Amino acid sequence: MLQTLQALSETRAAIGPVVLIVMDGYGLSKTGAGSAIAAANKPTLDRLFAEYPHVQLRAHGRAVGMPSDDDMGNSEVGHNALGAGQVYAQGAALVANSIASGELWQGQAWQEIVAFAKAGTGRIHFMGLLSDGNVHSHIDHLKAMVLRAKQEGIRSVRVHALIDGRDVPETSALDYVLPFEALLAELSTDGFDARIASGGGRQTITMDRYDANWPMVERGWKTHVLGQGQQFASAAAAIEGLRAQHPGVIDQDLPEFVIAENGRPVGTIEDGDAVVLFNFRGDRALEITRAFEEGAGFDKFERRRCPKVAFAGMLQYDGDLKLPARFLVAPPAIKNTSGEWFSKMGISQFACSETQKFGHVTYFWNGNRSGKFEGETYLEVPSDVVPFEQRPWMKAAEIADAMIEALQSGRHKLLRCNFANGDMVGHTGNFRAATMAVEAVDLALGRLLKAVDAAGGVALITADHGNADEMFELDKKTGQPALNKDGSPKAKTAHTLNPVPLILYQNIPGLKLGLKQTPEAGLSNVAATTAHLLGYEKHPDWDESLLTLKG
Ligand SMILES: O=C(O)[C@@H](CO)OP(=O)(O)O
Ligand SMILES: [Mn+2]
Ligand SMILES: [Mn+2]
Repeated sequence: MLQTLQALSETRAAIGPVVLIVMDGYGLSKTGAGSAIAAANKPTLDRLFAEYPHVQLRAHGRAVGMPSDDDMGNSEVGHNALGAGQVYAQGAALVANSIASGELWQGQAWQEIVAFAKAGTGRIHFMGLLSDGNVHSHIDHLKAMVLRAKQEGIRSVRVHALIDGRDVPETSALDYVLPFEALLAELSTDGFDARIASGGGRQTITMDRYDANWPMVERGWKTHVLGQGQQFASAAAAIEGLRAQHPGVIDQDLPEFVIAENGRPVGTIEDGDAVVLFNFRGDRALEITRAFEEGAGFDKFERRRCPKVAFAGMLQYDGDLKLPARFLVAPPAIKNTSGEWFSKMGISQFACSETQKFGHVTYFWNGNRSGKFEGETYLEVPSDVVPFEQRPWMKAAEIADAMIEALQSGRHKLLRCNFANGDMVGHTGNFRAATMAVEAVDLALGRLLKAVDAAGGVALITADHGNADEMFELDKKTGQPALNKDGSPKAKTAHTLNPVPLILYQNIPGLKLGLKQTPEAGLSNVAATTAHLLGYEKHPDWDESLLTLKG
């Protein structure tokens, strides 16, 4: 291990730029069953695994601050751990604890929401992703709030349900909607009245991110706030009806719907209502938050009507922009991130991805802050706005171009990028497209690594969590793909629980470096490993470096 400053300063002189490459959604499957990665033609990655030091990193569960080891990883917690070098209890755990201890109900934000609704119309709206995926939200948090609202004497609750199928099985909507509507009906006694009022697939309305597709948010606003859209008698009827109208469309892509009685929507959002956005993760919550919070200067779409409501987010989604102003649970106070630490060292840093993952290597990387540290340069390659199974190569080539140019400029000592393909195409459930996604990353990687060599640099190649490594649901007993009634394999759209690789690539003459596999090695060890490659001490708060010097 590099322990002495002398060794570190030697490293500093010997190694050129350090390049961190995140292959989003690239996990290590044990058996290769249902893996688009195993099926892909990927000569560069095969060579990396055959010839260069590599270890496995934990990327799910408690290793990334999730409540339990049954929780898969995701981009937020993964990039937080990569960027911060530390593991924090994340939104999912913080909210669950705050509800269990009752702290949430005692907090000012919850009390203001209740008081505002009581003084106004008596109604609270809860908006968010209706599943137990625990990536953006958890249905148990919603249930606890609806129950509490009734106990607090709130008269009416309306739920605006984004349909998941991306963090949970791809057509599981009714597993959540049916029991939830039954629960709301059961609770609707003693003058209390609770219903789902609107909804739609999470990839169709409301949950856009990184300004990729504001028309999605506009559709969400029209649905939830204005009550415009195809009408159904219940959310269950909407899902069944929409599936019949659009055969083969999976949950995340279902069109929007409005619940109505006698032609009138049951839950438009009006002056004097309170609104709680119950998603705890920020990337896909920020745009709809802005639509509620921003004044007349808001120019992303024509809102038509801006109800005077009290608005709260489950968490504060952006610590720099202070969005939203009111939030039910304090977000993890992520401090001493690598971006900040390397900035203090005077290291020039370059971060690049395409729109869909741009905030991952900037905002999540820096602990959910949208501001830059001194010496950071960001480059966003605009993503296509299409279903990604139609363009599985996405912007891998353009990201490689930008990284190569940045390397050749000689201006940056530390460069990082994210290739979105394995994840974004993995989420479509399309196996063939996912193999092409992996192949596109492999091709880009091959070009980029040549530029690393030319600059006398080192690359660390890793991932934030798995996805393309399991494109089918696996049978728990046999480990083989589970089958639909017609014998076809059951597509899986969610992330996986598999570990991810960390590969150390360098061809600097005379330099022998390795990585050590420790039982606990996880994403949070990458920041210190990077510091040592750069020839600096890690921040004392960070988890250990995995770098070894070979004799
Ligand atoms: O698309 C997303 O929002 C999540 C899955 O819910 O994926 P990732 O964590 O990779 O961004
Ligand atoms: Mn990811
Ligand atoms: Mn994902």
